[in-house]
Amino acid sequence: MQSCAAQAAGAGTAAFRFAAGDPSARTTDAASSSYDASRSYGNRSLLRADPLEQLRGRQVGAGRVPQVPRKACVQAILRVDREAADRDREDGSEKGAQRKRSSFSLQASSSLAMPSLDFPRSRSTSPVRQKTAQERVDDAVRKQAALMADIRIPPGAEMDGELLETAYERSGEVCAEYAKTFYLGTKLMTPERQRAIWAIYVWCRRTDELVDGPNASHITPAALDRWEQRLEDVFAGKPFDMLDAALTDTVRKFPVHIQPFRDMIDGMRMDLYKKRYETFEELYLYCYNVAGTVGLMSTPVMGIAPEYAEDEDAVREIYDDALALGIANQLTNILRDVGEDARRGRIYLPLEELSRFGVTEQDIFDGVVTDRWRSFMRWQLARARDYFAKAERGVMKLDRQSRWPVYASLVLYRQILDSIEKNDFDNFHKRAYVPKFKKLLSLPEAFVRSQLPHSSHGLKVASSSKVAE
Ligand SMILES: CC(C)=CCC/C(C)=C/CC/C(C)=C/CC/C(C)=C/COP(=O)(O)OP(=O)(O)O
Repeated sequence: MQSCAAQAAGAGTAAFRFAAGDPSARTTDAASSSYDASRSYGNRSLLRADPLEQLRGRQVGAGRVPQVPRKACVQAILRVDREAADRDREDGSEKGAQRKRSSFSLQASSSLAMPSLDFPRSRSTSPVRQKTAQERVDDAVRKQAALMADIRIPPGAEMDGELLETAYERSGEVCAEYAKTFYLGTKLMTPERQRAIWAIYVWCRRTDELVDGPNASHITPAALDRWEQRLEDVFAGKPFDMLDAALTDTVRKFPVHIQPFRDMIDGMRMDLYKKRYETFEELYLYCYNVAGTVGLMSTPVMGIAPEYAEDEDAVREIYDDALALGIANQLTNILRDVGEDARRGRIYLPLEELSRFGVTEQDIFDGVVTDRWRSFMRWQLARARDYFAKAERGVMKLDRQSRWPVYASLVLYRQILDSIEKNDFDNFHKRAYVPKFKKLLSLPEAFVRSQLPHSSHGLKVASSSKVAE
């Protein structure tokens, strides 16, 4: 899965005050002074958090919409408050470490014994047994699936239409700038859905930037707690800034549950501490937190085909499939980026599985493609494809209008696996990618297949790969 933000610290603050309706904060300086600061990070990773500003309690009102300089806005938002981070550290909190990314990653196992959660959870004080990974994931799926049947009573007052328009427009710009292919996919959706997906994407991107952006090393569990409080405010109808306002509007219009959002923040907590994954169960939980959650967040927006929507079990199954797509995407992302991650001292492959194939951590750092590595990779690719196959079945149960964009994104991301194979499994030095012409060619094919009746699709899926045992 495998991003809006003000470019400099000052610009971030200005953008926030701006969004909160403070015209004095309107300054083109915000955009220009921030420019240099952003350069060192290139064009991406510009999101900043301002948890302190958030705690000061400013929130978007329904007032006039200030004319925010587009550039400042596209880059707007999260500024990590160094003071706050320093204070947290003085309080004894640990400093965050760079993580593997992902803007926003099943069944791999029905027997998911709980990986002991070896990252501190700053919120939880409960002495009761920790839930297993599967229980945690099931819990979120159940909550989200149950919401489909709910009639939601929108919290808070109606939002100002002009402000909302601007907020969605900004969300689309962020999406277009940070996730071009994904943005293209959203262009295939109905306008309402498209805007909602942008709003969700932007929240995910900002969340991810907290631990993967330029200020990542200053992020502490306390900062993530503040971000989570802000999330609660979004769902309570009290957005803090423009982009939050778009999300507040989205979660009023679509039956989206807060749990997957909370879980994604948990994934960021995990990433602050974890550099190795002992078992697939541990990795699965991580993939759920950072990408499977996106499947749960987006499905209520995509909509479920009417013939399944009333059937509780079918809805539940569709959510499992949505989750599978997130997991498949994240696994693909991990397999593609093995070399890049290793250069940052990170390994997102289960150590237990590596050792089963006779591959050591050092082999990964050395980046030598051996037969053992090829066998290991073949096995990993098969598992990722199994997740894609499960997701494929779910796509066909979505609302007809949503099938094409989702299916197209599935097909495009899955092709990365083929590319890894074509590179003879050298994911240490070669980055697997799908050439543009191939991406374009996939779109009409995805359209045709996404419109086929469900049963004919199932036949094709049944012949897909099987995880090697
Ligand atoms: C299948 C059914 C029933 C519903 C669909 C539900 C959906 C839309 C699921 C998609 C989940 C998703 C998009 C997860 C994101 C996972 C991921 C690894 C994204 C990669 O993001 P980037 O890191 O920006 O990607 P690149 O590094 O490849 O640019």
